[in-house]
Amino acid sequence: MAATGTADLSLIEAAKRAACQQAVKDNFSPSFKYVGIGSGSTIAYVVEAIAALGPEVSAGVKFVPTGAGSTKLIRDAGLTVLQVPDLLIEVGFAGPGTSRQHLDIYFDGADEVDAELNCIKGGGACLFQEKVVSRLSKKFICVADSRKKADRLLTNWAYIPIEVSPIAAELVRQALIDLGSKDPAIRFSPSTTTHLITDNHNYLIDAPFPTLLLNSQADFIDPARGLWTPDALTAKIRGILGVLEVGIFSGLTGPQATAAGPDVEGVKPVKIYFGKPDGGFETQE
Ligand SMILES: O=C(CO)[C@H](O)[C@H](O)COP(=O)(O)O
Repeated sequence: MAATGTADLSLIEAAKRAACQQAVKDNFSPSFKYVGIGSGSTIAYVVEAIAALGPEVSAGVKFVPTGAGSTKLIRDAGLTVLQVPDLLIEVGFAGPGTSRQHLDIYFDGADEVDAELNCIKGGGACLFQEKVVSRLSKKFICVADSRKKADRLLTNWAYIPIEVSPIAAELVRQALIDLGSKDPAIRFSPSTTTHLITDNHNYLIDAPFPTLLLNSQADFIDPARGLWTPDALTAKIRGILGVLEVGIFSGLTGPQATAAGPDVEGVKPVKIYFGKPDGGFETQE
């Protein structure tokens, strides 16, 4: 994304906070049992807004994090942390075909959001746990500032983050080039000179793809439009040996996903709150 000056930064932070306060106001209920909390800088304002409601509102709720950063955020706010494996023990397994959407709601940010609410996530390196938590939630509410909004994914955000096994990383990189990615790169840690290691002990590959792949015969191209679709490109990348998960959040959501059964991919948001630099916000659903 474009570099941002210091003066603009405070406006952007105010925009993020405005979006999160509204998202919590509209969507959080003290009757909730389990609430998913994503990762990144924006989600901090969701946690802030929930904590500000006071213990009488939040004490009965368990907050499911998506990584080490969000675990600390929840804990520092005085809220109760419940990790995914503990959640799954707590709720148990009611048998084949039963719902696995145990979380009442999941709040998270995104790196880019398209007109159909598909997202790119993983700029903060937590995409795998974020996808697990989204998959376990009845609905995903996304919070972002308005710079993240685009008609089509990979318009302003440059790459798709992909979590991969370190041993297969070079193999995955080569397969991504075969698919049409331009210069996919293993991500380095910003604070060291070594590869970034995710919370799951893997590497990330950041894979740029052209926004359009016109005239391509590839099987992840929608022939009617000459474009790759988020669902098809995700499935294609996920099929590469060594890929754990892809940072595209697409697929059915909410009641549609519930109706389709427990194995459906319901990972994209049902609603997005975009904070605007003028202090206002807009929603998209
Ligand atoms: O996907 C993510 C982390 O893996 C974040 O939600 C995404 O990178 C947005 O971060 P921020 O709120 O700091 O802009």
